[in-house]
Amino acid sequence: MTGLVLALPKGRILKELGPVLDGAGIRPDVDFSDEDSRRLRFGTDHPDLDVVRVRPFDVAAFVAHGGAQIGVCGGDVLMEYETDQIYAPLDLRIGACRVSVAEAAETAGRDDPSRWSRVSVATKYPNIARRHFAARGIQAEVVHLNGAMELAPSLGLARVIVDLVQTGSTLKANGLVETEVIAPVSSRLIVNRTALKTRPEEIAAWVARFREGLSCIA
Ligand SMILES: Nc1ncnc2c1ncn2[C@@H]1O[C@H](COP(=O)(O)OP(=O)(O)OP(=O)(O)O)[C@@H](O)[C@H]1O
Ligand SMILES: O=P(O)(O)OC[C@H]1O[C@H](OP(=O)(O)OP(=O)(O)O)[C@H](O)[C@@H]1O
Repeated sequence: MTGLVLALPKGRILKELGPVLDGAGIRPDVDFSDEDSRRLRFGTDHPDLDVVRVRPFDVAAFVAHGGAQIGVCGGDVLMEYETDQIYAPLDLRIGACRVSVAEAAETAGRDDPSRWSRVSVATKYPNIARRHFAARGIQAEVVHLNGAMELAPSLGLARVIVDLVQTGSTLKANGLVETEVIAPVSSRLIVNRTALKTRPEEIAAWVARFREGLSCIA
């Protein structure tokens, strides 16, 4: 049988992942946290485990489609991706933030959101935004952006934004206030459901290694 592939998100989460990977006893054959390197696939000190480094949203796609059997991704990505092909057995307690609704300080509180029937929303999370407002009987008209959502209210693209908030400094620097927390976010170890059925021992062993590694860090 071929080895397993572990999909890791480049960027912010990868920077926090070092101690978690150390704890799980995974050492890459070269420094894959060096984002200047053009390589995307790396070997590890385990001949049966390779690592691929992809964009955060694409970790969910690689694991859901079985290209990678295990991965690490933010809870925000899982909420947005909406698939039953991914099982998320372990909270890695890194990448902590929240997904929230925010709007311009001048418009916040001007009217009662419970009376809205529709609202324009700028976000890179259209599914989360639609679900959140639909649960309140509000139709979300989504403007899908990939970044800089904070500009949308002042430039007339949308009344509110749905985005990640950690310290709140990005909102503040752009004249916005957080009006509702949709969900807390942290990074998860994720597993392809089919691989879990077809290769249960290998997958369970890796989940256990990550779990034990985490308990050493805590
Ligand atoms: N401010 C934050 N604090 C903590 N974790 C965050 C924060 N922003 C993003 N994250 C986590 O990191 C992930 C995104 O990482 P990063 O910001 O490196 O990627 P990105 O720039 O959004 O992705 P892409 O390059 O695909 O546009 C999110 O899915 C979330 O889980
Ligand atoms: O509350 P704060 O601590 O200010 O963090 C929130 C910011 O962090 C994330 O952006 P990121 O830095 O990942 O930039 P990007 O979305 O443009 O990639 C998010 O989209 C917010 O803009």
